Amino acid sequence: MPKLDNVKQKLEEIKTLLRKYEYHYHVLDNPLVTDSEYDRVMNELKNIEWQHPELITNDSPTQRVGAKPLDGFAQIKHEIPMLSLDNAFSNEELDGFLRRIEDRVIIDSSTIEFCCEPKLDGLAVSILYVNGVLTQAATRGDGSTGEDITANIRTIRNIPLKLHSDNPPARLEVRGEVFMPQQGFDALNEKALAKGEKTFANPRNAAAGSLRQLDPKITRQRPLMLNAYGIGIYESDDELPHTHFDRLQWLKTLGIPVNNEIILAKGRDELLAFYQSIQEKRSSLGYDIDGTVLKVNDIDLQERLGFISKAPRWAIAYKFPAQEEMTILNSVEFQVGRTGAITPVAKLEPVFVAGVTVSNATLHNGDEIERLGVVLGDTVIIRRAGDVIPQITGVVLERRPKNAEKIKFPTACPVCGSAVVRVDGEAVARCTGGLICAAQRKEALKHFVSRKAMDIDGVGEKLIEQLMEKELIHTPADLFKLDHATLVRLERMGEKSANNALESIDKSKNTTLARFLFALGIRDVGETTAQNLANHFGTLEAIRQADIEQLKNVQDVGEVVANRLFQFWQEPHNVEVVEDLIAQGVHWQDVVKQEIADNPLKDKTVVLTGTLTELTRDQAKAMLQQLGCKVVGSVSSKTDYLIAGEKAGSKLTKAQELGIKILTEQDFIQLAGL
Ligand SMILES: NC(=O)c1ccc[n+]([C@@H]2O[C@H](COP(=O)([O-])OP(=O)(O)OC[C@H]3O[C@@H](n4cnc5c(N)ncnc54)[C@H](O)[C@@H]3O)[C@@H](O)[C@H]2O)c1
Ligand SMILES: [Zn+2]
Repeated sequence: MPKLDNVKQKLEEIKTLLRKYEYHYHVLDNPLVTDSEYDRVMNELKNIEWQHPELITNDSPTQRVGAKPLDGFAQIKHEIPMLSLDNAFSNEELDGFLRRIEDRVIIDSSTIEFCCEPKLDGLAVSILYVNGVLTQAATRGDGSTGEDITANIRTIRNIPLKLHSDNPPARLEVRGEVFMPQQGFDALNEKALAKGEKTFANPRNAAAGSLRQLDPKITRQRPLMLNAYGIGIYESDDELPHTHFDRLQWLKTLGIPVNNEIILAKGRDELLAFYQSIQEKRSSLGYDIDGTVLKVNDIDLQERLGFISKAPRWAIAYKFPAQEEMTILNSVEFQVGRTGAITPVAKLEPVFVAGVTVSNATLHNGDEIERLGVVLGDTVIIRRAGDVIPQITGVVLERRPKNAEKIKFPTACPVCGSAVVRVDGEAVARCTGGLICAAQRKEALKHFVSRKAMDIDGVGEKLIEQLMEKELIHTPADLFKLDHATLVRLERMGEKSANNALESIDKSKNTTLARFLFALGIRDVGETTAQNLANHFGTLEAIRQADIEQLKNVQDVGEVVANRLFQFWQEPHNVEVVEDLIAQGVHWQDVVKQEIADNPLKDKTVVLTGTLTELTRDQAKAMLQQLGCKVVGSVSSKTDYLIAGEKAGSKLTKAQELGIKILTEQDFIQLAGL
């Protein structure tokens, strides 16, 4: 029978694949694929087994829960197995569940009361209280044996170490879900990002990874919480309440946290209404849920219904559509924002995620591409939670095609061809052609005419838009080439406003160096910085010729701004526009630099280090500049003086080695004649 052999082989392949997925998910807390993909493969297995029941084995993933515990933890055998839940993904599957109940106990399902609970997305734990004291805790493991996580569970703040009862049961096993609230998850990932560590793909992985730490000190730092949803072992003279709902309420009185969205409902419509309302609340709950759990409330009825292989017949997990799907990264497009920021956008094989088709997702910047380690052709995981825009949260490494190509960040702007520069310490790369780049043109022009820049009040935003649409201006210099005949032809442009515009354009030609610099719209060069630059250098030519060290010598100009200024002049397009502006008659009076009186520090190169006590760093720097010093950041043989404050370190050592004159703060104050 070759056909059956084929089926058998297929079955083995699927089982092996599922076991691998389960191991990575349950044991390593580092899933290889999305839940939706796992569920699809599981369904395939179920279908084959349904057609060939004779091939079902005890060790099939359809018959067993989770995976074997991780080595390194002591093991705990569950006296009562910890099971899984059957799934439903549609109303039809929910109907199937209700029908199976009716068939088994011959009761109209619309009369059966259900306890409706959110399905928390974390991991199942068992916590044993002996005479009211927390004595043991375990993970679910493979359902019959779990890992001993007692020390870790004790660090979770909402779990009582002692039950709130004068007469606690001799033994009580609380079962519930440990999860990580959204806020804590975000904070944890932010911290990891800042430290350059690996982030967690979602709160479930974070919760599982945090709880299953061999060192409880790490678990203690993680924002975990418990919500109880059931009882395992129970030994006491008192009887337990007879419904599931009342048992949860009783747990609450003992100080055990229980989810507060839980309600009772009867009949298909009410069950669906619960599903709907929880789904609507989903993104505002503050923690991740992946569906609802509907449980027959009456314990006697639960017992009559019993269990199938790995799940109770009296409960179902009615899950929400998946928020994570896998798809292929076909290419990356680089978009230029209105401030010149270059954003890589992933072009994806369209995929349906949580109700919408996603074919684009932002990759944010070069750092993010590196962090994800994604390359072209990769299978990536797309997550779309709530109204949040879809994110790429991971790469399915084992599906990486051979000879996959790396993502190349452009060195020239895809819109205008100007150089793309990423300043040290910044995540974002930018186009340096601010004045000519079509993507940035509108912002650049609006800024250029603004009051504190060239102050061209006759040219407003609407006019700029019209002029751009009609391709009458491309760069700020084109403004000065407009004539009366062109302007009056524009919509809503009367004789008077055309004259007005031309007049204010003309008037603006007579400006100041500071205004002109500010008008160029170089990122982070604000009014004050522009003024400082003008005062310091006096002429535009001097600013153009300055190197990064010289630029840093200007008050308020640090590494980043110095780099931006320097890069601005490296881009030929920018130089062209500036020259064009000057050719159109834009002019200013050079700033007359006041002659600095002779003093011992004039024209000297000085480095400041250590903590100053009488002056602030900025005050000292400003004073040195007034005295005609060049203040630089690092000590070299060209340094004339090192002003060393308290706790001076490596710069002081270096200066001593080089035999450079060292001044204390007091020496400096005296020399400066203050
Ligand atoms: N991505 C992967 O590679 C991969 C691999 C294995 C499993 N999985 C995921 O795990 C699922 C199977 O795991 P499972 O067997 O733990 O099933 P499950 O997570 O679908 O359902 C059972 C679990 O639900 C939890 N739960 C949450 N709220 C509950 C409540 N109110 N009442 C009762 N239980 C509640 C419990 O932890 C329980 O163990 C798959 O459907 C898939 O989503 C993914
Ligand atoms: Zn550009």
